[in-house]
Amino acid sequence: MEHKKIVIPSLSFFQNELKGEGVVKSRRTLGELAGIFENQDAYSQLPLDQLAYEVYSYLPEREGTPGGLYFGITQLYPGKVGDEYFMTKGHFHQQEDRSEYYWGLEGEGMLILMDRERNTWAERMMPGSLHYIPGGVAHRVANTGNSVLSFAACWPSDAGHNYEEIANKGFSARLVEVNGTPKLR
Ligand SMILES: O=P(O)(O)OC[C@H]1O[C@](O)(CO)[C@@H](O)[C@@H]1O
Ligand SMILES: [Fe+2]
Repeated sequence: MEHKKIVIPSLSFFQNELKGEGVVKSRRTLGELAGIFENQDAYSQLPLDQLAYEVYSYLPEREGTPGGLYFGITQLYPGKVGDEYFMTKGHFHQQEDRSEYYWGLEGEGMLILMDRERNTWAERMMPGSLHYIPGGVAHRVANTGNSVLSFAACWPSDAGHNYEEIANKGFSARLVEVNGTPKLR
């Protein structure tokens, strides 16, 4: 039986209708994710130009505008580096107290969160799951499925992204596949 591809209207609407009107598309290849995966041998076997994820961001305000909101849709592709799932870089916000919403649109994933005391936990992402990310909590998404994981994000236009701390110290736990199941260790 032919499986009809269900495309979430908000996703196709966003991609097709809003393209060009303040929508910025950014791409992250595996090459831009150097150092975030544990298994460097496995990482070095992968093509650096392979697309890991792309983000469609709707940015109606100038970066840093207090009180404004940004909206983004990320499409994170399935894949593994050793036993670790493809994942986003992860970040804290520059303005520590700025919170954010993520919600699942398509596919299966895990939202990995870490507070300032470096306690790390994870929430399952699926179509319709809603995730509140309080200020001061770093966030990263991993695709635990075999198809694209799409999720939307809404965050303050003055939140900023602090990638450095995660690039230097990572999260205190990694999401890996153990006997076919995602495990935080
Ligand atoms: O910015 P990262 O850590 O690469 O992850 C991408 C996701 O995070 C955001 O940049 C904002 O939190 C989203 O726009 C995007 O979906
Ligand atoms: Fe964020």
